Amino acid sequence: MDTCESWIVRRTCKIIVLGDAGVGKTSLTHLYCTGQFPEKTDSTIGVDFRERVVHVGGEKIKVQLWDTAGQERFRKCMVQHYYRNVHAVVFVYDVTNVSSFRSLPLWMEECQQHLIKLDVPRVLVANKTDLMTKTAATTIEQARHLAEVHSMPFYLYSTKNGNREQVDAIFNKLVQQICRQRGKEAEADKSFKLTPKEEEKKEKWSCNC
Ligand SMILES: Nc1nc2c(ncn2[C@@H]2O[C@H](COP(=O)(O)OP(=O)(O)OP(=O)(O)O)[C@@H](O)[C@H]2O)c(=O)[nH]1
Repeated sequence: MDTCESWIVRRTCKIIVLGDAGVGKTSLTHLYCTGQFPEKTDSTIGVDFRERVVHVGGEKIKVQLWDTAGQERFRKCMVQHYYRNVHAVVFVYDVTNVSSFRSLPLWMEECQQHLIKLDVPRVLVANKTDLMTKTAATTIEQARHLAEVHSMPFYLYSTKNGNREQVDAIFNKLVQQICRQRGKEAEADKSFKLTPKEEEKKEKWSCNC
């Protein structure tokens, strides 16, 4: 029996997936959560949620993927909700669609506008590498550079032909990074907490006016 089954899910990681319409966000998140490449996908309206529970460092973590709509008209109503309490961001573009590459700075800007801090882990996925062309190869080099400039891991991927281990590696590394970061934050938080004696002193010295 897998004893892990009895472990309690203690944390949830919220990861938002951003990119232009049709780049493969739904297919990618579906593959990660179900192990299957979906035969048919419809344009996402607003947002779709997918979840998967993974084990990281002896803990059960619920990975919650927010598959957002790429089309502007399907985003308007939901956009504020995407950006609340985000733990990580996955940017996706389609190697056969140059304009989806050119949109990446706009997606990054949108994150900034919604106050996603720069230390929130992010990755860039160049999807549909099964449809490689010469132009695609050029954008890939530019995308690699963009990822480097923004200190993001960069992945070349084909959701259609890729296997589950590869997609697991992308998301699970991100989850590990989130856990490490949150662990450090919790430690830092502890070190800022005053001891009961210090609290007492502080009360004595604080001004009541
Ligand atoms: N050849 C190929 N097709 C892919 C790949 N990934 C996704 N697709 C196809 O691309 C089309 C769009 O995929 P979606 O996953 O719906 O794209 P999306 O980014 O979620 O689109 P929106 O919901 O409109 O924002 C579908 O027909 C997928 O089957 C891939 O790696 N290779």
